[in-house]
Amino acid sequence: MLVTEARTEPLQLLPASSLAGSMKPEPSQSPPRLLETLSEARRVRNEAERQYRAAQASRGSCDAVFDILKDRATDRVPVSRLLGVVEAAGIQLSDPRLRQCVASIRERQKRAVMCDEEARNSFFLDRAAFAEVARASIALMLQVLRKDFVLPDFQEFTGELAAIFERCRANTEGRVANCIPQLARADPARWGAAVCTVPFCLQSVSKPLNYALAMTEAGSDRVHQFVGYEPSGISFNSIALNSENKPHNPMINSGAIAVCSLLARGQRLADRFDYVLRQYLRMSAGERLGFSNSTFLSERESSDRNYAIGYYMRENGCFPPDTDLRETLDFYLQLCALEATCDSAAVIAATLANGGVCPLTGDPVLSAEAVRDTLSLMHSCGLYDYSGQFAFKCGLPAKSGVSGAILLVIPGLMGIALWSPPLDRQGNSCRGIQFCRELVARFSLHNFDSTVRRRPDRADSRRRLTETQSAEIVGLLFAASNNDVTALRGAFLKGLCMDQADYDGRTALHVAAAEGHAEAVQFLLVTCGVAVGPRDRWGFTPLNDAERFGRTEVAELLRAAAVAAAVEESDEAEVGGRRRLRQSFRTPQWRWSPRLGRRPQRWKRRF
Ligand SMILES: NC(=O)CC[C@H](N)C(=O)O
Repeated sequence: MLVTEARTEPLQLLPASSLAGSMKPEPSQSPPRLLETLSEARRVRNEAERQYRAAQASRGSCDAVFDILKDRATDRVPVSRLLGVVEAAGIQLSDPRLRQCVASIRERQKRAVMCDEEARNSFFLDRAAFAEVARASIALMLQVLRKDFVLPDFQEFTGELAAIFERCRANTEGRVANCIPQLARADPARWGAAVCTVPFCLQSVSKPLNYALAMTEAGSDRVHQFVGYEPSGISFNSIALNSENKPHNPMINSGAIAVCSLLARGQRLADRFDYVLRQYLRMSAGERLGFSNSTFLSERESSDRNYAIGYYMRENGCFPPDTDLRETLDFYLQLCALEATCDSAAVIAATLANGGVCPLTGDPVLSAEAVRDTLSLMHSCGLYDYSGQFAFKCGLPAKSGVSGAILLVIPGLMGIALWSPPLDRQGNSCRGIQFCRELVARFSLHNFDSTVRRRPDRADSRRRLTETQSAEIVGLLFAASNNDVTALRGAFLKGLCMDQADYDGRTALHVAAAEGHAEAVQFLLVTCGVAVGPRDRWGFTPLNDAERFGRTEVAELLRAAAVAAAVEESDEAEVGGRRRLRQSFRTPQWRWSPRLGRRPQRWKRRF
């Protein structure tokens, strides 16, 4: 049997003489070849078993989700309920992680026109249909049901935002920018937040993105050879350089023009533009981005100031040799004329919040260092002459543009895009600034809000240490009781403490042991390194549970692990407490890590 399986591997069938010339020809059944054959066969069998188990685990999860969502009377899941639950958690149906699931529902609904039986199953899914539809997105659905997101109560949060949004609508201060004719025509009543299909120009919001791209591409040393780090203290379009004859920072025009001279250098202008647009699209997970040619042309005609800045910079040796100034200025103005919607800009902001990895696609667009540096400069220089006050009052990195756009980044948590054309005296969107200020007044999001001593009047939208933790433990125990190693692995990779216990002192290991799930027990012990003998409130250890319920295989594993732990403990005595120190450090460190990671959420609500 084993040899038969191995024969499916073509390599094993090669005659020995066809191997490398230096090797002595060997009879085909010589011991080493046979061993190789057997171990290969074992590998193939283990892989098949692993796939089978993974399929079983996902089937188990599909069943569990089906049972939670089903209509008791009909024993079917209404499609509207399935999609409603997902949307209520802040996940849009266009989310790439739902693509297969939504496509399969749409496909059924299309086919339903032709066949009665399918018609019933297109709006109500029986168990088999549900498994087929949901399988590819089952991990996300479990997360939705467990409310396992940074914002466990997404609707409550967006409800608060909607209230702030409405209050800001009443703000009629400020004037529309008149420095670019196309922008001077903007309707002052426009006011969008996050989800908005009306496109607007990025203008200076492109500056931090270009800077982050240049830093990723060319590195900090090269970029900062041509631009400084300090707030300028003067207007964003001043003709001025710092004491080293460099633009003060990349968030003002001179610095942004210098950055543009470095971006995709050496290529033709058309290719450079395409390259940057492609990178922006990666940051926005392919959400809508455009280019307003009329804005570009109208700004170019009235851009004397930017030309003056450019010539002044060239006079002072601010560009790398052989820089084509006119082309650089065109490039800069073209990138200012890129258009986004609140929706796409919010995803871009979330990519910055997530260390440069687009949270919807997992695409690592920007280097983590580049994003850190970009956020630092947005924090100190992102809002023109209001930057210092904004850093003081809101304590968050943001960047505004004369189109009335604001990109707000809450590191490790979320990205927010705001847009409203009327600007205040400093050139920032009046409603946008009010929104940011109200947001930090309502939630503890200021960079220096104390995470230890919370203000009673501020909600902690992250709720990491309390509510989220209880959702975490429920998720862990649920996964352990289903032998869902995929979910356990996900939790482990996210950095959850796998030893945590519920109110009754039950850990994932207790539950997996009581249910006799050897695979989950093995994963928890070997991969996660959880403690072997925690006691629950009745004093039972996982081994006690395995024995009580006659789970012999699991009991065996636990006994072996206890022996290994005892040996390790005696080794530990030799290094005198060092390991204990590391362990006690481990838990808080995990709990405190920022956790946007692979768990993105997007605003769904249309304001
Ligand atoms: N602050 C801004 O948004 C300015 C961008 C504008 N394109 C300019 O160069 O003046």
